Parts: sequence; structure tokens; C-alpha cells
Amino acid sequence: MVHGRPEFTGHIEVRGLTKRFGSFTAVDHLDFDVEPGRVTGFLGPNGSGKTTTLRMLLGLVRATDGTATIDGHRYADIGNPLTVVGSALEATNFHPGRTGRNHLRVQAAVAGVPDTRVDELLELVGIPAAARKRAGGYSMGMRQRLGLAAALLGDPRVIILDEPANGLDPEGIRWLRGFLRQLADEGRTLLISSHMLSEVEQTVDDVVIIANGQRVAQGTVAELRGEPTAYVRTSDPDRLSQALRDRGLAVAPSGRGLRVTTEDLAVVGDVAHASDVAIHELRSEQTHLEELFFNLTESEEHRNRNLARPPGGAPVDLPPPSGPPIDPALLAEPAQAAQRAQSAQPSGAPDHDGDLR
Ligand SMILES: Nc1ncnc2c1ncn2[C@@H]1O[C@H](COP(=O)(O)OP(=O)(O)OP(=O)(O)O)[C@@H](O)[C@H]1O
Repeated sequence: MVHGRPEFTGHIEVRGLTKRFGSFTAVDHLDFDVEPGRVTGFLGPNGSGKTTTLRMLLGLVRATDGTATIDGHRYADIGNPLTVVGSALEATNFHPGRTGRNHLRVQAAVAGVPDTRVDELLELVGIPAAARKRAGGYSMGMRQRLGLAAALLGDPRVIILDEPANGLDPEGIRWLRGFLRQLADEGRTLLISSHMLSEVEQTVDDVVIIANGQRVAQGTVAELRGEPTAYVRTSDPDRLSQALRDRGLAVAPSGRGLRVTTEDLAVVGDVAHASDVAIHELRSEQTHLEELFFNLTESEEHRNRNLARPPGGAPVDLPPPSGPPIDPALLAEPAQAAQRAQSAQPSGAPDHDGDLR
């Protein structure tokens, strides 16, 4: 079943998107695409520019440069946009004295949506009873669910959620995961931001990772995890690596052992046995995405300047990268990043579009 307006497929395209607040560049020549029928995680540490990017996409902040469009249209140019794009940017902006249900009814009236849809949605997000109470008394999790209901009012093709898992308990996170999956399976485009990859790792299909307003990686979760590998430690690494290579497997040294590109531990064991080499350790290696995320966003190049160490302060020791190496194709081109940094115009004058804090 096609949801929302059929003239929209729900393809989001971000090109060269840049936002400077005075001399500070919050979003820096960002490029990415978000496809329909998939859940895309928009990830980055605190202050990396996620909310600013989503706000530009939703026409709430004027871009300094570049474009963010839905099926080639800027949000501001879409008539009755709530029927194309639903969003929940902050879970706190409800009038505290108004019930959740009334809140939705007001928004429904604006979007030309019947009140029956409001009750349907409250049921769908699991807060039909709470919706008759004042929103001021809502827990964070309840506010998240109300925000989600508001985003869905116009039966939109595209759904943009800022940190939707914030404040949800584990049961709520599991519920959210199933709910978002269902929306994607209906062919909708879901873009959800998070500063914690672990929170959304099992929810998203694709990820766009940013640091300091720049893209540092993009791909499917499977691509980011990379090929499955085995780690083996042995009495005779040279002999075993030769034997594994003879068997057609890719082998690389890793710490005191070897990393073999296979998920089949038995093959490694059999080759070692046939070559008369003793095995001291043999295990599957899983790329832990949280670690990958940390390594990507906290590298010397991308370390969060919002949380920069004080001048003269002791450098922070980063743990050495571990797990299988990252496919360079998924990473942003460092040379391009350096070139962008050089060509960025230092902007003296602050913005006058009312969005300076
Ligand atoms: N209106 C504004 N005026 C000045 N600086 C701003 C403004 N809005 C955002 N910033 C700055 O831009 C940077 C990016 O902020 P943004 O809120 O987009 O990050 P974020 O990735 O969403 O962070 P979080 O995960 O903490 O929500 C921050 O340094 C922030 O202080």
C-alpha cells in the first residue's frame, strides 16, 4: 500500500549542506542520500551537527550553502508538507497544560486531518489513556511516543526523528525498533538521529556518521561491520599464514596473532592441524559498531571540537583501533576533507536569520 502522496517517493538528498553560525561551522559540506523503505541512522557525537542538519532539511534553519531536498523539493516549497514529511525534533515542546490528545487535535486541524486519526495514532503509539492527561506530567518516554504520533498525523512518506530512543526504557526501545521497521516496510523513508550507535544498531539498515559537521562514514550496517574474520594465535604464525594462504584465505598479522578473512573457524583449525601447528587461541571477530563509531569520531582528525580539551591540557589517550579494518570505501576522503577545510570561507558576520543562539 502506498502511503502519503503518490507524487513523492521519499528520497532525501543532501548536497554540500553547510551551516555557519558566525565564524563557527556547525555543518560542513555534508553530502548524503536517504532511501525509501529503509531506516537510516544519522549518527554523531553530541554537538556534531545532527539537529542543525535536520532543521535545515525541515526548513527551520536557513542553510549557509548547499541543499537538502525531498524528491528534489526544498521543504519550504512543498504544499501541506505534513502530508509528505513528518518530524519529531524535540520531545519537550508540548504545551504542558494541554492533554496529549488535544495537542494532536490542534496539529491535526492544521494539517486538515480528521480527529479520528488522532485516536488511531494514540492507540498505535501505545498511549491512549495517557493522552487524556496533561502533557506537562508526561515522562520522557511518553513525550517521545506523543511526538511520534504527531509526526505520523499526515500519513507522511518521510519521517524524521531526532533522538527518538532518548528516554525510552529497554522495552520501549524494542517497541520503537518494531514500530520503525513496520513503517519502513510500508515503503516510508525513515531518518533517525542518535549520538549512540549502540542504541540504534539493531534498528537501522543504513548509517551516515558525522563528526564536527562532516561526514566520516556512510554505508549499510553490514558494510560497516565488514567481512567476518577469525583471530588465531599459534606457535608458528609464518607457517600457518602460508598454509592458510595456500587454502585461498586472506591473512594479515594482528597483534600477537593472525586475522583470517573467514567466518568458518573449523577451516582455520583444520588447516592448522594439517600443517602440524599448535593453536593457542581461535575465535570469531565481530566488529563492534560502537567501537568503530568511537574510533571514527574520536580520531585525531575528527575529535569533537565542542568537547575539545582545554589549551595545554593533557591529551586524551585513545584506545587503539581494534576489530577488522574499516573498508576505506565507506570513509570520507581525508584529502577532500582537508581541501574543504581550506576552502571554507571564514565568515565574519553572524547570521541574520534569527537562528543565532
Ligand atoms: N542557533 C545556534 N547558534 C549558535 N550555535 C549553534 C546554534 N545551533 C547549534 N549551534 C552549535 O552547532 C553545533 C552543532 O549543534 P547540533 O545541535 O546540531 O548538534 P547535535 O549533533 O544535534 O548534538 P546533540 O547530540 O548534543 O543533540 C554545536 O556546537 C552547537 O552549539
